[in-house]
Amino acid sequence: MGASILIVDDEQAFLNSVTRKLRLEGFDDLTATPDPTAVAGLLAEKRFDAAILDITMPGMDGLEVLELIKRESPRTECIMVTANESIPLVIQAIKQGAFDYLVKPLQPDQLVHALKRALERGAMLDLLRLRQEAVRGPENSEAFAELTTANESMLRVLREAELHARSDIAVLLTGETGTGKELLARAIHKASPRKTGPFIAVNMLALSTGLFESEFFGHAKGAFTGAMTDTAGYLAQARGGTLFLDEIGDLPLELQGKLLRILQEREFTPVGKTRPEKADVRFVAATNCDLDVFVSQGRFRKDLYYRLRFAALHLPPLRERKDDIRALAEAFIQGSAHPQVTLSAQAMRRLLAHDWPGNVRELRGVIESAANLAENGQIQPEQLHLPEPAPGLFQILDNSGLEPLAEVERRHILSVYEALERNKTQAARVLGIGLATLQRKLKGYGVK
Ligand SMILES: Nc1ncnc2c1ncn2[C@@H]1O[C@H](COP(=O)(O)OP(=O)(O)OP(=O)(O)O)[C@@H](O)[C@H]1O
Repeated sequence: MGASILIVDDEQAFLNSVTRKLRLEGFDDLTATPDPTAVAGLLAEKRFDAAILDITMPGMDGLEVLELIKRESPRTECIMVTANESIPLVIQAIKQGAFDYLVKPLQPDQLVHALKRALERGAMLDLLRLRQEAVRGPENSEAFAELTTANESMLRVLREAELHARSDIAVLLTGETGTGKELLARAIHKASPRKTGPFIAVNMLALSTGLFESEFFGHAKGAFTGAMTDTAGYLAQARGGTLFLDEIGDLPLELQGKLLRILQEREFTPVGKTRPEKADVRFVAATNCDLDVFVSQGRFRKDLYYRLRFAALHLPPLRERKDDIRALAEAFIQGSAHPQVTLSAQAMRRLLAHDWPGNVRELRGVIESAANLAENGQIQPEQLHLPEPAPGLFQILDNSGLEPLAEVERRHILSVYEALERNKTQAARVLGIGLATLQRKLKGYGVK
């Protein structure tokens, strides 16, 4: 599901040409009507992310429609279209909350640009609201279906990812290895208007300095020795879709400059050709490095970092979201060759005790291997091949019965904290959470 767009114009030819153009650009959730009086009914049925409104229409003019939309659906960004640049009307529209205005006849990409900017602004405002709201997962559960999680921080990340997905903004995904960055990049693609286009993943570690241009931009036949045919580069292969730049922190400095230029100019010229082509791709970059540190060490260009940091999402390590372990383990069993296998309670406890330096990828490997070994249909702790947990820490889980998770967590945290003579640093390490998280939780329990 991409952005939902409403188009209202009494000129049927205009409606047809706008709908055609927007469909070509990947917007497939379009509602077009020549009748402005139908808008109230449409608003009652569905929420629109953006609306394109003709200012002068018989029956009910565009300003009245704008007023109605801003009253009934204030988050819908409106773009006004006018046949003549009537300044007072335009000023009035902007005062009433319109995002932009365009004068007919429209230049080919003008409307698409305005629409994308409007959607970007809508998404940013939604993000600001989201940060103040209670956590909700993504609305488009289909696009995010492969990501198993019920963890609060993760749900927030997925919802933010969904909001960014609607625009063409470049997204930066950070997180330790195996936390699901590539999976999330694919979900962003599926939740974007580009979902029917290709998803191309490129590992920056595998790029060779001398071949960057040829690999990214493609080349013409005969451009250099061995160039036997015209060859499309990654930018052309990903046209209309998403280009996933994995391990961006490992891109050599000189190539970072070249990448920045593509991001800024959105154009490239294949090696051996003269005419530039449009870079019609959405970039999603990922790294498990700390780019702040890399920038301060001069290993990563500040300008490129700032360009990417605007829409940055961090995937927490699995040891900070142990509440996801059971659901993930069950999902991996379901997807394995032995979907009927179950997890014994002791095996589950062993999974919870482990720190998971390889994160979800490690958990997946452990579960798939154990499912093969579970001869009696149930996975036992020894089949997980994980190190023995420190003794004593799990007694509290044994006695937990059917208590709410928050209460079990509270008692577990406090027992570890007391057992370690209130040493916060050690307790945070044993619990596998950050020191700041532990301090916040202790404060919430009223404990110093
Ligand atoms: N939330 C999740 N739900 C289900 N599977 C997941 C989840 N997160 C990660 N995985 C699985 O874990 C494995 C690693 O995920 P992925 O390749 O997306 O991680 P990554 O962060 O990109 O790793 P790296 O930094 O090493 O490239 C994959 O098999 C993926 O399907």
